[in-house]
Amino acid sequence: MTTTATTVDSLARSFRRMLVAAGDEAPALRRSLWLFAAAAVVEGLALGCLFPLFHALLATPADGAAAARWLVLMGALVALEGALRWWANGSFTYSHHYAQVGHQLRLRLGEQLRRMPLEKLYQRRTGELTATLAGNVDELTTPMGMVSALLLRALIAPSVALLVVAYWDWRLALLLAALLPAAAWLYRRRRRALAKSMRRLAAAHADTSAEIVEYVQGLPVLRATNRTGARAERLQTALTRLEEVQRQDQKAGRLPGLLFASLVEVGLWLAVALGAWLVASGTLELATLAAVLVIAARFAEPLSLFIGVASVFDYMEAGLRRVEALFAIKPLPVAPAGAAPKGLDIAFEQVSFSYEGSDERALKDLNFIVPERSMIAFVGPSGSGKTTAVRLIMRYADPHEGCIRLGGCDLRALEPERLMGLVSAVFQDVYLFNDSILNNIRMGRPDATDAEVEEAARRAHCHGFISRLPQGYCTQVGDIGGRLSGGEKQRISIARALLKNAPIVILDEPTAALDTESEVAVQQAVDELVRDRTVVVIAHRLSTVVGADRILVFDEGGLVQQGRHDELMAEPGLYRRLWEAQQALKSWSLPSSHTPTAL
Ligand SMILES: Nc1ncnc2c1ncn2[C@@H]1O[C@H](COP(=O)(O)OP(=O)(O)OP(=O)(O)O)[C@@H](O)[C@H]1O
Repeated sequence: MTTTATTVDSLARSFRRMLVAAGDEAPALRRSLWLFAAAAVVEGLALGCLFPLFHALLATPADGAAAARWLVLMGALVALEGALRWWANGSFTYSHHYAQVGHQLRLRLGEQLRRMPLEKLYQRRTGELTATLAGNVDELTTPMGMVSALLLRALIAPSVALLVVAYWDWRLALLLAALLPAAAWLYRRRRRALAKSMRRLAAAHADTSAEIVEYVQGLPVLRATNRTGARAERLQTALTRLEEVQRQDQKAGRLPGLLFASLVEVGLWLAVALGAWLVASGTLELATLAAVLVIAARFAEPLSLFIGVASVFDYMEAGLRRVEALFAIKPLPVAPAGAAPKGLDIAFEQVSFSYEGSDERALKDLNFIVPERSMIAFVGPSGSGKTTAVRLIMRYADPHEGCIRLGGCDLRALEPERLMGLVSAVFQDVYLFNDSILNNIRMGRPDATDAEVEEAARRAHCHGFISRLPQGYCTQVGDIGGRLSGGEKQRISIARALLKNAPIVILDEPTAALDTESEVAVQQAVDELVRDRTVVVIAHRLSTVVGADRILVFDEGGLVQQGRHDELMAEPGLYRRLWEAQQALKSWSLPSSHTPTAL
C-alpha cells in the first residue's frame, strides 16, 4: 500500500511542480486538469452503469424499463464526460494559455539571466543556456494539457470503475486491487531508472549544444590553425555520448515497461478467469461478469500504455530541473539603501576576491582610491588581476573580503540599475546585436532621438563610415556581416557610451588590437569620451597611459606600485621593467630572412 501511496504522491508532486512552472497560466492549467479529472470520474461512473444495465437485461424476465433507465443515465454521463473534456481542452490545451506558458517561461528565464551575477552567467556555456531556453522549456510544456489529461484518465477512470466493481463483487475487486502494489512497484522502478537516465540525457543534450555552438563560433580560428578536425572530434565525442545515453535510456525502460503492460493484461485476464469460475460455481451472476468483461476490455490498452505516458513526466522533470537550477541562482543582494553616493570617487578598501572553484585569490587586500574626474590606469602582467578589479567595480561579483565604495556608498547598497546608469564600459571585444546600426548605438540610451544618436556617432568619429554603408544608420548589422573593421566596431561602442553619458568610464584599452590608422580614429573617439569623467583604463601598452593621473601596478592580484609615470620610472620596480621591455619590443623587427622581400 505504501508503494502505491508513494507513487501517487510522487506523481502529485510532478503535477505540483508543473503548475509552478506554468507561472501566470497556472490557474488555467489547474482548472483544465480538474475538469479532465472530473471527466475521468464521470467516465468511470458511465462504465459502472453497465452492471445494473446487464443485470436488468439478463434478468428473467428481462427488465426493459430498468435497462432503458440505466441506458439513459449512461448516455447522460457520456454526454457530461464529453462536455467536461471539451471544456477542459478549451480552458488550456486549445487556448492561448498553452502557447503562453513556454513564452512566459522563456521571458522569465531571460529576466533571470539579466539579473544573475555575471560571474555565474559566464560559468555557463552559451550552448548550454540555449539548450535550456529552447529545448528544456519545450520538454517542460509538452506534458501540460494533453499528456496530463491522458495520465489523469488512465489513473482515475479505472479507479472509479474498480470502486463500482467492489460494490457489485468484492472478490473481483480485491483481485484487481491486489495487482496495484506490483504495478506501482514496477512503475517506481522504471521511474527511478528513467529519472537517472533523463538527467544524463539532459546533460548530454546541453553538452552537445554547447559543442555545436563553440564549433561554429570557433570555425574561423580552427580553420586558421588547421584544427577543424581536432575540434570536430570533440563534437563527434559529444554526439556519440548523446547517442549512447539515448540507447541506454531505451534499454533501461524496456523491461519494466513490458512487465507493466503484461501485468495489466494478465491481471485483467485473471479477473475474467476468476469471474468465469465464480459464475460456473454459481456464486457470481453472469451479468456482473459481462460488465467486468467490457470494463476489462475498455481499460486494458490505456492502462498498459500508462507507463509510457507517465514517462513523459520524467522528461519534463529532467528539463524542469535544469530550468529550476537557473531560477535558483540568486541575484547579488542589494543591502537596504544607505545614503546616496556623495560624489563619484571609487574606493577599494582591503578588497580580496577569488573566482568560484579556485583556491587562488585573484585580488589580494587591494586599497586604492580613484578620485572623481581623474584618469587612473591599471597596468601589470597578464593574469595580475586588472580585469577582475574592473569587473568588481561593475559588480560582476562581490568582494569576498573588504568593500568597494562609490561616493562613500558600499556598492552592495546601490541598486544595480543605478550603478549601471553611472558606468559606461568599452571593451576590446565589441558585441553588436543583429539590429540596425542606429539601434545598436541607441542601446546607450533607449529614449535618444535619431538626431542625438547621429550626434554621438559624429563625436565618436563614426558618422563618416556609417553614412557610406548601404542604408546608412538603418543598415542591419547582420546584412553587412564581417564588413565592419575592429576599429569601426570600437567607435560604435564608444558612440553608445557617449550617448549614455555616464560619469564613470571604464576602458579595457580599446586600441590595443588595432592597426595604426584605426588606432588614431579610435583614440580621438576615446579622448572625446573620457573628457571630464572619472576614468579607469586597463592599459596593455604603457605608452598609452603616460598622461594618466595615477598608474596602479598590479602583480599577482596585489598592488605593488602606484604613482605618475615619471614617478614610477624614477624608482626601480615592476613598472620600469615592463616599460623597458615594451620599449625594447618597439625597436624589434622581423629578422631579414623573414621580410617580404626575402620571401
Ligand atoms: N572566470 C574566471 N574563473 C576563474 N579564474 C579566473 C577567471 N577570470 C580570471 N581568472 C584568474 O584570475 C586571475 C586574474 O585574472 P585577470 O583576468 O583579472 O588578469 P588581467 O591582469 O586582467 O590579465 P590580462 O591582462 O591577461 O587580461 C588570473 O589568475 C586568472 O587566471
